[in-house]
Amino acid sequence: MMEYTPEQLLHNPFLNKGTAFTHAERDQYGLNGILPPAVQTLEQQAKQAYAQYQRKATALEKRIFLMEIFNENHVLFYKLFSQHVYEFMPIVYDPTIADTIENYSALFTNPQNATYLSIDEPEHIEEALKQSADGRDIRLIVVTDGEGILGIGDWGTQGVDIAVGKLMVYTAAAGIDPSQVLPVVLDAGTNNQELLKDDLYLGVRHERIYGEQYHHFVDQFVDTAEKLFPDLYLHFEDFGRSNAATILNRYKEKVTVFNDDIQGTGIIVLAGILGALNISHEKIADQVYMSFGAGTAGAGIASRICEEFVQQGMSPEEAKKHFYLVDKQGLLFDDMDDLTPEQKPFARKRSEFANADELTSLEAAVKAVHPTILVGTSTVPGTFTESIVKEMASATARPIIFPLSNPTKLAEAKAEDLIRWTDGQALVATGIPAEPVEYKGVSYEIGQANNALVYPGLGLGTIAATARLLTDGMISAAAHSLGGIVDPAQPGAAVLPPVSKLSEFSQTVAFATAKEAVAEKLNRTEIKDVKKAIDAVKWEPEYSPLADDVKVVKRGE
Ligand SMILES: NC(=O)c1ccc[n+]([C@@H]2O[C@H](COP(=O)([O-])OP(=O)(O)OC[C@H]3O[C@@H](n4cnc5c(N)ncnc54)[C@H](O)[C@@H]3O)[C@@H](O)[C@H]2O)c1
Ligand SMILES: O=C(O)C[C@H](O)C(=O)O
Ligand SMILES: [Mn+2]
Repeated sequence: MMEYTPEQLLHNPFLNKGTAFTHAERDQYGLNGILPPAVQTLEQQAKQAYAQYQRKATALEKRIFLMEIFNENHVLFYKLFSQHVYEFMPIVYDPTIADTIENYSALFTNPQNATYLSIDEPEHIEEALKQSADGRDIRLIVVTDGEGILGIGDWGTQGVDIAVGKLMVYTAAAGIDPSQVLPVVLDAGTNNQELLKDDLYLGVRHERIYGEQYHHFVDQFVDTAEKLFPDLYLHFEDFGRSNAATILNRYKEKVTVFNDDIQGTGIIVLAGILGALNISHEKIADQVYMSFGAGTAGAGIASRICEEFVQQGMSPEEAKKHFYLVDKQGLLFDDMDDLTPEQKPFARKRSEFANADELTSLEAAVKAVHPTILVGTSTVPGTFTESIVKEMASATARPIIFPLSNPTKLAEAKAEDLIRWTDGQALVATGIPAEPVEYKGVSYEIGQANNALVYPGLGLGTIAATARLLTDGMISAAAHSLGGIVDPAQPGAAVLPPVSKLSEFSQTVAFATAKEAVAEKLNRTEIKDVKKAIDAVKWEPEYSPLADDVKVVKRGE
């Protein structure tokens, strides 16, 4: 039984309906006279809020306004979000979320039901998770340690906003029940000197801790979360390059974990490449892949694409020969002593090139290799230059070029330039939303290769299937499920389905994922009908009667 006063009820975003509390509810819960007299519908509330939203001058003001709604009333927030998915995605999520992360402490008004865990006080982990869950049945956690936020680096505790934002997209896109989620930040310190010097900084004020103490802290969090919430799907976001893959590998065979930057990005890029090949009528086996920036995302994507070559019949040794990674050092060679474990399988031999020692830039590497696919996850803006792109286009009819670094200010190229420089031949997807490019009478739709197009459906499918693990098979099924939505024969067709259809195809992704989980016998409960299992966990932003265990105690009673 949960007890509230009428006043507390109005400030509980999971229960509050504001002016939509009916007369009967106002009588029952003591709300008469502490709300304006008129009773509104959800539609009226949404219309009024949207009108106010439109009056906000900047993207940041719009986001702050929407967060105020979220803090007060989840149903209203998600009703609005679902009515305006395309318009709100760049406001609630990337790129505007980057501004709120950089200014989180200064802008702070409300913890938004997040859990803040400090490496200095691991003894509070259990209590903090219990208190923020507040008796709710948590099925999904998005956790970050803030070290590698998008491409903007280390933001310590302020990174919690990426966990909050990713969860909002889960609900808006796939219908994950917002009362079953928890955003968590693991604050292990920060190396961001600006934050350490900032009086307003709300995080732990010391350098970031690595190594044994850090991993012990992560272990304690995972163990406690798994104990408290046995049906948990645990999503890791924006960990640093030295920890992200290590953490995923540590847990992926034991519990249901997902790393969005490694696996989510791998799925969306594979889907984008399959979409591009559908347009160009080329085979994957003929592609030569180059990654610019071979960190968490870059190496994760390469590994997913390489798996696809293998799945389509190539031997792993042969498949690897199609891959070239370029990072700060230039083209990565196997004699380098600073390669990450994830880069090593793709490092090349110097003997393959007459001028190996000169391949220290992207330009030199592109000239030497002539990739057919170029994916940017480098965090370095403007690095896909006109001369590099033209060099690539000189050797392949339909170059596949995905500048994926986020947010907008970090993208390796603009879609519009890529289309112009290649005379409309490039098959482009970007990390952030891009307007269609008008060029020589054709409107080129630009796909958004952002993991947000897949992680909501993947999560919904995995949760609905009660899957014990998230496997490569499920990941591959999710990637393949995005095909067939775009008409590849349309001039200027996008390589990925449009964000405006996000809610629809999230169901497609969920179905493919859940079906594979059941086929692999990973479900913890019996599932006869996958579609029904998904529908059963789906949440819609509609008001319903408050649960029987919600008890409102009026003052003086
Ligand atoms: N579109 C998406 O869905 C998506 C998903 C994940 C990451 N990303 C973006 O990809 C970028 C990288 O993210 P990450 O998590 O992999 O970060 P990361 O820090 O793990 O990797 C970045 C890599 O780029 C390399 N790099 C830095 N400067 C370079 C330079 N001058 N030349 C070549 N390489 C250089 C780094 O050494 C590192 O290996 C970010 O901007 C992020 O927003 C996009
Ligand atoms: O957050 C995003 O927009 C995608 C991705 O996870 C990233 O880190 O850039
Ligand atoms: Mn990310």
